[in-house]
Amino acid sequence: MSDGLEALAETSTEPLRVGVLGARGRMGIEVCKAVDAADDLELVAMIDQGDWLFNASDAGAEVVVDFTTPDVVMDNLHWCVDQGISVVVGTSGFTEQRLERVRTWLSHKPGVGVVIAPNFGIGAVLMMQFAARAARYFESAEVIEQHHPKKLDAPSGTATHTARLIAQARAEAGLAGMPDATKDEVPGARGADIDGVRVHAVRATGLVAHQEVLFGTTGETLTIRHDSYDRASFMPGVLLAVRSVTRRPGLTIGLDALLD
Ligand SMILES: NC(=O)C1=CN([C@@H]2O[C@H](COP(=O)(O)OP(=O)(O)OC[C@H]3O[C@@H](n4cnc5c(N)ncnc54)[C@H](OP(=O)(O)O)[C@@H]3O)[C@@H](O)[C@H]2O)C=CC1
Ligand SMILES: O=C(O)C1=N[C@H](C(=O)O)C[C@H](O)C1
Repeated sequence: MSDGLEALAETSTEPLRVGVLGARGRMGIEVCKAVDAADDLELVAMIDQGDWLFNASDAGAEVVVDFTTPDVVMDNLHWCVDQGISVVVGTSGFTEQRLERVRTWLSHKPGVGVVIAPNFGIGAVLMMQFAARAARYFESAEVIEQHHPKKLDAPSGTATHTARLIAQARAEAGLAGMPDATKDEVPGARGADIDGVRVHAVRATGLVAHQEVLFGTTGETLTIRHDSYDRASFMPGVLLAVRSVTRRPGLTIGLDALLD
């Protein structure tokens, strides 16, 4: 190999410089450990509540991973895009309006990539795909998510996303509303209504992140269930997104496109 090509090979094997926002949180701690353990990645900034975001740019972060809270994630994301830093977002709370704002920011920074995934667990991604596939065949569909009691938002981002996928598949198949004769309801008893799909949120000590999607039609039901027992389950998906995001300018929603 010529000297020039050797130099190029060395350049291309430089580790990707990664910053983590929410670094002292439950997910942030796991992400820092996973990035630190990966030979092709370098953990250059660990930022949490009260720290200066410029620590990430000063450290030369090429990718920032955000696992913070729904009320601060938009400001973080806007700052990163402005700085030209690609972002992998796991934080929940993304509505269609929020996604549209992110698309607008990105339209002014064509080289920047953002991956926002409601769930980085491979099993959870498959659960959502299977649910979307099953939805057209069943009269009824409800989502039951179960999480640890320290979770700030309900229903979960995964449950909301699943409900939207089910609603979209039902609409495409021309299905009518779901049968439900409830006339007399204690508020909340039938769960939240997300695009016409009922979503129930359970919080209990001992749980991590779990979800069931229950489908029903005449004489049969189908239950699709996923359980994350350990936050390590999210790390292969997070690392896949970190390694891919700089090569995917614009907004990518969900891990599906990266897995394919
Ligand atoms: N997509 C996925 O696969 C997954 C997504 N999640 C989502 O990720 C998010 C984080 O979850 P989890 O780790 O359990 O939550 P934690 O509350 O444990 O962690 C959030 C961390 O962010 C910190 N923080 C708050 N504000 C800022 C800020 N402005 N800048 C930097 N850090 C800040 C918090 O500090 P302090 O505590 O001092 O406020 C805390 O340390 C949630 O939205 C959750 O739903 C979780 C698991 C998987
Ligand atoms: O807060 C959590 O723990 C989780 N949050 C995400 C969500 O809201 O869907 C992903 C996973 O369910 C764990």
